[in-house]
Amino acid sequence: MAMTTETTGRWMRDPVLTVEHLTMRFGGLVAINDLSFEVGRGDITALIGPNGAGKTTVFNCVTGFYKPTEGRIALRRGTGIGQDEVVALTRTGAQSRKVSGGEVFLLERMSDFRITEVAGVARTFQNIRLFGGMTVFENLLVAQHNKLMAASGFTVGGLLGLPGYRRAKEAAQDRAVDWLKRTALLHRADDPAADLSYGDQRRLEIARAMCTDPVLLCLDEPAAGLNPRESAELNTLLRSLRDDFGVSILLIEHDMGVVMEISDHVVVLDYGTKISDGTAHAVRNDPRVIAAYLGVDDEEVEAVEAKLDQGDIDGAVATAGLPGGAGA
Ligand SMILES: Nc1ncnc2c1ncn2[C@@H]1O[C@H](COP(=O)(O)OP(=O)(O)OP(=O)(O)O)[C@@H](O)[C@H]1O
Repeated sequence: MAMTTETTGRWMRDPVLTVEHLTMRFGGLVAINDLSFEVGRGDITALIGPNGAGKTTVFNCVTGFYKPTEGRIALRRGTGIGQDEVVALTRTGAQSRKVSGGEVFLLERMSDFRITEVAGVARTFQNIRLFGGMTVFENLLVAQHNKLMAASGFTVGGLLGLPGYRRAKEAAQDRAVDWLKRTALLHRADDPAADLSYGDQRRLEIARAMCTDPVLLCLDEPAAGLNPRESAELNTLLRSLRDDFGVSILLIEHDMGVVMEISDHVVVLDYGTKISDGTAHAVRNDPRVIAAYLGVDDEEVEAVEAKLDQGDIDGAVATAGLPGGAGA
């Protein structure tokens, strides 16, 4: 059956991340099966799919928590870097390569630490992972610890005396204050992170990730547990990260309201396989996606797919038991 795949989006013209033929097996279980997709530079890209579809596994492969069984995950910092540069880097066996216009990284060859520090990929987790006993401000300084240690020359003398370290420390503090303002948390700066409301903790996690100056920000269910007001604030924050900072965002999200409202591009997984890929509008009108989300039983899925194979979209939607036009 033909899958909805648009070929004109920014993700095709200027990808910051290219995932090719990614497979992840856990013993006999194939969690991700030959998955390929792109994340456009400056886009908000949503990775969606039913529970157990493999979304978090994709995140874990991109951010180096898992080593993929197979596949290539290329990150391009800078613009105008062609696929030929990715191919050339693959041949060398190296992790990265400086090219005209920027640098290319093969994330499947890198440790999680280097993916964050060197390639510039930051992430948040499904379960909030802040230092609850530290203050809000301290959480943002800790995020910049590695930069500060590098500025100290990794010596106590450096920590005490080097002007470079002092400058780096001031810059880290300024950056922390800046992100507290942008996330409306400045008034909570000296409170323990654990005292914040759930919505504030989610924003603090994003502020912490942004303190590392990422090119790609991976957010695992940022709207989970948020009330409608907090969810609307999150949408505004994510749009501002994209529009004001040019950060590319890849998010996993179950809240379809958030996904449809802010995503430039949506990739849909089901049982570790991509079933749809396009704009939010195209994906939400794709009966195959609707069938997967409705959780229709196997017989019905086959009937829906048979209709789709015949090009009978209306018949497929009706067979899936959907009222009227899909996505209306
Ligand atoms: N470390 C692991 N060891 C074994 N199986 C795993 C591991 N991590 C994930 N899986 C399995 O891989 C499949 C995909 O899981 P994953 O958590 O990626 O799905 P998901 O789409 O993120 O689900 P959810 O929306 O419920 O978070 C599941 O069957 C899961 O049990």
